[in-house]
Amino acid sequence: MNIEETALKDVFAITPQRFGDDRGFFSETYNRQAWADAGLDYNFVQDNHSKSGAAGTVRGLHYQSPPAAQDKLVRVVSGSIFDVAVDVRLGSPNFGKWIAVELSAENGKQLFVPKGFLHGFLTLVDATEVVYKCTDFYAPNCDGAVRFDDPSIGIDWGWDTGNVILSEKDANAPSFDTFKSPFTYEAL
Ligand SMILES: Cc1cn([C@H]2C[C@H](O)[C@@H](COP(=O)(O)OP(=O)(O)O[C@H]3O[C@@H](C)C(=O)[C@@H](O)[C@H]3O)O2)c(=O)[nH]c1=O
Repeated sequence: MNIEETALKDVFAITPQRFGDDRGFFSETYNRQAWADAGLDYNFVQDNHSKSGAAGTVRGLHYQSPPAAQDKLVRVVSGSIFDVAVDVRLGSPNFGKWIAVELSAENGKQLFVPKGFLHGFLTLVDATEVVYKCTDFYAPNCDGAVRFDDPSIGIDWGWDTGNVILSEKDANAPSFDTFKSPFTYEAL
């Protein structure tokens, strides 16, 4: 497994090894021991799977507040996404900054998005399926969203943001200026 740092501290891109043969490939997409050996010890308790029918679908920017905050390990099993994390830890030197990584079924890349970050993605092709592991359970009362195209975050989605498919919740998500972050930054 190859672990790459991103421009945002604590967000990692991970590429598990693939063993190719005449049939295709085999890959361990998550191995708790290998993660622990790399100094990453997380207790993932829920796996999610979403399918978006059309390219240009945005899901995000989402978070769950403490005590149900989630670390997430995101990957794509069909199609591709522009996957985004935004640091919203109060006191972080990167507060309000974002990074994006293209994850696809083909490249097998994964993005680790820890607690304290907003997470969202744009599907780049039709019928894209995203699966991700979370370290806490879904808690609707702790669920929150911030507008994906908020100018004060300024994510360059590489897409006409006036022409995306959104859930009603995401279409009505609050602006970043009105968002009161429930997360604080603890430098290691
Ligand atoms: C996230 C979630 C949703 N649901 C239900 C609630 C709702 O009826 C339906 C669809 O939920 P949503 O519209 O919130 O789904 P979606 O917009 O795909 O939400 C997801 O977006 C990505 C970017 C994330 O990072 C995830 O953590 C999650 O917030 O599924 C669960 O039962 N369990 C869950 O863990």
